[in-house]
Amino acid sequence: MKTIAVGTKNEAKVAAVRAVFGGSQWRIVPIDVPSGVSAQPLSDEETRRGAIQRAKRALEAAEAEIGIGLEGGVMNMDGQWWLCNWGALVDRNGITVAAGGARLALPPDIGAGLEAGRELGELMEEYTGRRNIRTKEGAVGVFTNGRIDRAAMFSHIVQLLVGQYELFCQNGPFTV
Ligand SMILES: O=P(O)(O)OP(=O)(O)OP(=O)(O)OC[C@H]1O[C@@H](n2cnc3c(O)ncnc32)[C@H](O)[C@@H]1O
Ligand SMILES: [Mg+2]
Repeated sequence: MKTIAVGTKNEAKVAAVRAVFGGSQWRIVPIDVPSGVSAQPLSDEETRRGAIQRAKRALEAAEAEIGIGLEGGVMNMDGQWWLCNWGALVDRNGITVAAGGARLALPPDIGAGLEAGRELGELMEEYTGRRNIRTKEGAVGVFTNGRIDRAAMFSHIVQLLVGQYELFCQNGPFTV
């Protein structure tokens, strides 16, 4: 059986991979690896880099055929803080695919907390008065009135990765 290593044990992220690969011939192995970026990425660039590094490290650590990294972050545009999310898929032949997901405006008090150097996960717990938002519906769930939870959002990214990867395998890759 071939293995997909997922560079996290966060249940919302692992569920996103299961939603795409569950029931297939792939064995899914969640494995905690460092993202190599700050605990709270503050730009698209840093968030994408974290996703790629998680994918590469998970591939190596689990000796898998495919590694997937999913990273949540925030980015600032025109003074407004946005939730941003990136994913990456790597294989043993050196193909790397990356894709970005949904963006969503964060309320000003969350933005102020980020500027004070705090992590979104912690700010979301304060905002909602509930624990572990990041492994459940996520900020995206809270700020879409429950319509799109974190697993659904990341599963969209995983589909973007897999679809591009299938084409790269057929036609040859371009580098991201
Ligand atoms: O165990 P890992 O995989 O690291 O899962 P994580 O929840 O920490 O997720 P990230 O490292 O990808 O996210 C970076 C930071 O942003 C927070 N974060 C990102 N997206 C979030 C969301 O949708 N809801 C709550 N917190 C989120 C997260 O808690 C971290 O503080
Ligand atoms: Mg984290």
